[in-house]
Amino acid sequence: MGVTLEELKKKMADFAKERDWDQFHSPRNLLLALVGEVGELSEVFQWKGEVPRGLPDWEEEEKQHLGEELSDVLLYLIRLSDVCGIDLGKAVLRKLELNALKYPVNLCRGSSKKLKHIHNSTTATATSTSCITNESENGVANNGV
Ligand SMILES: Nc1ccn([C@H]2C[C@H](O)[C@@H](COP(=O)(O)OP(=O)(O)OP(=O)(O)O)O2)c(=O)n1
Repeated sequence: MGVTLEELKKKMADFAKERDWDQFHSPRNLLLALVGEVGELSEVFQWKGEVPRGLPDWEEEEKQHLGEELSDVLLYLIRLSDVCGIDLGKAVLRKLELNALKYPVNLCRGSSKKLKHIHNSTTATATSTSCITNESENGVANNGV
């Protein structure tokens, strides 16, 4: 992709500073702006039904529009993380590790079930798996139903 989160963070910070917009880039405002852009992103797909991966039937103009909406979401997300003092690069790598622990390949391969459903479909032999450990850590009821 040729650009880092750090570079985008700096570009957004400069963009806001040059316009004296830091005053508007509060966490809450940025969150609302982010959600608004997610809405605009959804509109791109609205009423189209399911579309094949790669969007083979879409006009170039439509794809460019999609790229713009995806970018708005990413830019506000990066800016929100920045003003909240969250190191997004570090956080996202940690989250990927947590996801891998929560959904071990041997239990989850080929299944799109959520964690609790994976648990439900495993027998007592699974009680020592990572899935169960994480479930308890996440505070999800582990009552075996
Ligand atoms: N106060 C603002 C306003 C805009 N932007 C930046 C981040 C987004 O990438 C983009 C959003 O601009 P618009 O609010 O004009 O939204 P759109 O580009 O989606 O245009 P429109 O809503 O008219 O379709 O500009 C920003 O950082 N801070």
